[in-house]
Amino acid sequence: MAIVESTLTADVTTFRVEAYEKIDYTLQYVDGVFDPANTQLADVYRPWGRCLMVIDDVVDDLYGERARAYFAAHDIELTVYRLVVDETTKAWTTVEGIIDAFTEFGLVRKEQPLIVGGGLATDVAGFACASFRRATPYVRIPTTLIGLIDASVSIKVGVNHRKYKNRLGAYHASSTVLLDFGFLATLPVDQVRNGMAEIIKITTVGDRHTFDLMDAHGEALLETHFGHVDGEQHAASAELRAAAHEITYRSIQRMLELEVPNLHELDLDRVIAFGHTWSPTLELAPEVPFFHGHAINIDMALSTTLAEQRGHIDATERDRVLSLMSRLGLSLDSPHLTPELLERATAAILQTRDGRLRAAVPAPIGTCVFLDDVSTDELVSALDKHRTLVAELPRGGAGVQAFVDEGLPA
Ligand SMILES: NC(=O)c1ccc[n+]([C@@H]2O[C@H](COP(=O)([O-])OP(=O)(O)OC[C@H]3O[C@@H](n4cnc5c(N)ncnc54)[C@H](O)[C@@H]3O)[C@@H](O)[C@H]2O)c1
Ligand SMILES: O=C(CO)[C@@H](O)[C@H](O)[C@H](O)[C@H](O)COP(=O)(O)O
Ligand SMILES: [Zn+2]
Repeated sequence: MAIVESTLTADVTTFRVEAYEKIDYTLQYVDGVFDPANTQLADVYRPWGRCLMVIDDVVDDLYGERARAYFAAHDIELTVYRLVVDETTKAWTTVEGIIDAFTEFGLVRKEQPLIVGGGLATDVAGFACASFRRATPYVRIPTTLIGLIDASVSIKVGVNHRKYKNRLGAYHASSTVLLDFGFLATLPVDQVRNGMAEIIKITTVGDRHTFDLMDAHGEALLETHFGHVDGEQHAASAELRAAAHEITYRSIQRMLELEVPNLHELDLDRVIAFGHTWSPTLELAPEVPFFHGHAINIDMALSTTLAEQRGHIDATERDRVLSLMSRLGLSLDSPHLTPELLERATAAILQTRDGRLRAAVPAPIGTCVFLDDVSTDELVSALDKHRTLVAELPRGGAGVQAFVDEGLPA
């Protein structure tokens, strides 16, 4: 990455360097990324005549043949590294396995590995690219809803360290992200649900119109995998596909509007961190972790109850948010969410956020404020109130398939 601007000043006791590095990357929609007629992917690898693809193992079982046929059709030699990873193995040791594959392949300095998979694959392999020779360019093809609208939109990559969520990582943009929403056709419903939590995140505090679309179409989007398969109750109609596209397009656009001015997070007041205040501790607390979307949803639901108690949102809008979450089968509460965990999680996030809580809450839907002064007592009282509210909801606020082993293929 060429340095765009740099200055060096020196006097007898001091040298001062100021340099600005250009970050330049594109996210491009492709309808059928492994259709040989679409050359976006081949255009990247044709100059090298070869490609190292790091692909999630489940995705390889479903799409590996198409990927291999694509590269063969373009006369590009393909080497495949099957990545087996879930939240419990999102760790440096998994990164090392990928780095060994780079070495075995003989990856050349500017050669770009291709990463294909969900947020786990792109976070872990993206961190391998950030680390290998201090920075290796790469291409991402996200294949889950979380990946398509969040994990591969962000330039943040990384892994957990022991029970610390995303504690190791880097800001390392891929040169290209190819967005093919057709992958949702095979994504299991529990993973569609998982990704909808991140759309609820960005819309509840960042885009009221898209929240309204989610509220109107949520169940149909979930059942039809965002319009890619017919369900029993809902058809994958053109109208639903259009709503799905508007929702996902605007979610990506809003994420970028919020992240691009703050790519290295120098400003720690981050709208995108709604639902990520206490959830980093909650997500990994159970022996079998929560799916990411369920963990953040519990945090968002509690934060919405807290926002109403603070007067930032009225009870009607609070209940709109909680009802949508519940109708989609997302978790709004859990026995793991205890006053002790909240206290521990608050202490952890204060360190992450440079000493201030900066808890993003809706104020009202579509906008947000940051709370710094939430005491443990107030949080516990909000939890009591929240527990009373969600007890009236189906499943008492528990989610559907909320944990990592519940969603894995048998
Ligand atoms: N970097 C970021 O800014 C960012 C943002 C949000 C989330 N994340 C991270 O993303 C992770 C969660 O990502 P995820 O929800 O995509 O999980 P994931 O990558 O584990 O994918 C979920 C499951 O779906 C399978 N799968 C993937 N694509 C498929 C497809 N098209 N069809 C069928 N099955 C498919 C996978 O094999 C896996 O079993 C968390 O670790 C979270 O921290 C990162
Ligand atoms: O889950 C993630 C990142 O892993 C995103 O959905 C989320 O918007 C943000 O990156 C979170 O704010 C997490 O940021 P941080 O607390 O790990 O710095
Ligand atoms: Zn997240």
